[in-house]
Amino acid sequence: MSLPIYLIGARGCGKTTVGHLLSKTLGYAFHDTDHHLQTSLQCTIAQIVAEEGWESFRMKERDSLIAVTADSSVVATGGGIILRPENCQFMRDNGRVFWLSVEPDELAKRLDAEPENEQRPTLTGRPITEEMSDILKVRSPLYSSTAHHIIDATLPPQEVVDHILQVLSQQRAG
Ligand SMILES: Nc1ncnc2c1ncn2[C@@H]1O[C@H](COP(=O)(O)OP(=O)(O)O)[C@@H](O)[C@H]1O
Ligand SMILES: O=C(O)C1=C[C@@H](OP(=O)(O)O)[C@@H](O)[C@H](O)C1
Ligand SMILES: [Mg+2]
Repeated sequence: MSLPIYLIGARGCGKTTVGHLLSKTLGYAFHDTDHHLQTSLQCTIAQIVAEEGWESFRMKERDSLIAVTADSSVVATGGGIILRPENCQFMRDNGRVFWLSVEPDELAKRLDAEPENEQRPTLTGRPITEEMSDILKVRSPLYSSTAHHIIDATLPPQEVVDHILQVLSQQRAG
């Protein structure tokens, strides 16, 4: 059995895309906290936020993080998972945490191309480039202090996966 692998980082950095690919390569299960939350509650994130607010979403997200955590699994988290210190501690204690780091302009480009509004209601009400820049100013230190490893996720998804695999094999060897 191997410890869970957690992927953290801003909206659009590729946690879901890369996590899925990585899990297939490793033969691990794949979980996504947003997907778990939406299927178990049978509603979208946009609906939860509109009806109950962000704080309620953050509580449900924590429940999903705990529910999906298992050995031999890759867990793609939501971009705001690090806003709760107990989530950061939980991920560091229970597995290996990788921050998929991408600059705000590239994030905005990806999110503009595929907004998935039902999963990603606006966080600030600002245009997407400014929103990602503002959000990263606050969150980058949290991603950094939570991650065991930082990965350049501007590369194509398969290359991001290869880098994560390299880190994991170095770790196993060392
Ligand atoms: N490494 C990458 N290079 C280019 N586009 C990417 C990359 N990873 C993901 N994408 C694209 O960016 C968008 C957001 O990806 P997603 O995996 O949903 O990110 P997250 O789960 O971190 O919000 C999708 O349209 C996806 O196809
Ligand atoms: O950055 C955030 O606060 C959020 C990111 C989203 O997930 P992705 O990072 O997978 O887009 C989703 O959890 C929710 O809309 C909140
Ligand atoms: Mg995602």
